[in-house]
Amino acid sequence: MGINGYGTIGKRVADAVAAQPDMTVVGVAKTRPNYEATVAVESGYDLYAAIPERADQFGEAGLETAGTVEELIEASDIVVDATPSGVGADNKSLYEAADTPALFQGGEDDALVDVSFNARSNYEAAADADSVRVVSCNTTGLSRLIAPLREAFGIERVRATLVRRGGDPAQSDRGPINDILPDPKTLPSHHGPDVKTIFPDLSIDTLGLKVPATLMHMHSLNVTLESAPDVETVRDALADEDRLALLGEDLDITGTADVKEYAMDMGRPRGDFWENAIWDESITVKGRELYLFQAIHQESDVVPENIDAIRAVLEAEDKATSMARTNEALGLSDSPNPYPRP
Ligand SMILES: NC(=O)C1=CN([C@@H]2O[C@H](COP(=O)(O)OP(=O)(O)OC[C@H]3O[C@@H](n4cnc5c(N)ncnc54)[C@H](O)[C@@H]3O)[C@@H](O)[C@H]2O)C=CC1
Ligand SMILES: O=C(OP(=O)(O)O)[C@H](O)COP(=O)(O)O
Repeated sequence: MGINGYGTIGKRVADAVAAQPDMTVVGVAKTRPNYEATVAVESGYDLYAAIPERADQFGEAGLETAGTVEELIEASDIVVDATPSGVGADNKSLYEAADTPALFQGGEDDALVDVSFNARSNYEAAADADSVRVVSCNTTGLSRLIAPLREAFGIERVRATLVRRGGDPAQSDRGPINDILPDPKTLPSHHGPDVKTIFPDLSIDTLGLKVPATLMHMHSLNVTLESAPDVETVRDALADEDRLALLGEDLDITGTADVKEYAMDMGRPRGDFWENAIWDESITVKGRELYLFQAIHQESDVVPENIDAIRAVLEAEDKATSMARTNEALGLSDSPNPYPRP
């Protein structure tokens, strides 16, 4: 696999690919030398110059390159494009010229690709596609929850309020610093239509806000189900999902900072929390109305999805095998899910 764009998502995907028993990293493409490029080389990844005119900068910084991004694309069975929103669209012609399938990220438009992807929800749709978009962190979190609820109980309507982190921890140019923004001010936020790229016939309304936080997003959800299960039945259905972590009362996790601390205490790389973090105590059912809170670690929840998308496109494994292999290689299946499984 080649990785073009080695920032927040790209470096995590590279490490996740390297951890898989059936994948290798051909190399990573960067625009310029910096600490991430230095660590990439120290991690054993071949470095490719994303912008040929700037290739000399790497040598001047004492970093050896293995070639240009075109050579990386040629040498790869598939490329993961993890460049900033909109840059992926500019790069698409590079992948097409080399006849190399490409995965794009949630910052790109659905119209750019053959398929928008969430492993739990539509794995098979990506088979043999030339271009696939792994949907955004928030859309991934919503889709993972919606898929099992739809299967088990049917869904009449989803209403979700997304309290979004202002920026990632290293994004010191982002905000707000001291404000709460309706963002966007209009309804629906882009997340609802984005979820419908995965579930076209789903009825969903989403509202978005931005707050002065960097650690995680928080979703407040109300799902009107088609049936009226008791709360234990809903909890069992969610607890069966490896990428949904039910945070039990005994863990005493008060907020997103505790979730991140928990991930670090578990020894997760970069303190990543790949699963949806659902507060077990928040799961409430009144008739057909389900309510819950879930936090989404924006920097990492799409990482296992990228790994599964690679296997889905290359038709390397079926969905269950791929998801289980990804989970095991990352250590995701070892995560304590405190709710006792039946
Ligand atoms: N950070 C997040 O919370 C999430 C981001 N995404 C999506 O993932 C994509 C990447 O986002 P991040 O990793 O956060 O961005 P980032 O800014 O952390 O990383 C992007 C990297 O690509 C590099 N780059 C810029 N132009 C390039 C080019 N022409 N060729 C190669 N590399 C280039 C940048 O220098 C940077 O290293 C976006 O589509 C974003 O919407 C999806 C889920 C969550
Ligand atoms: O896709 C994301 O969030 P979003 O779904 O709220 O737009 C990622 O967290 C990136 O968000 P950003 O576009 O605010 O950098």
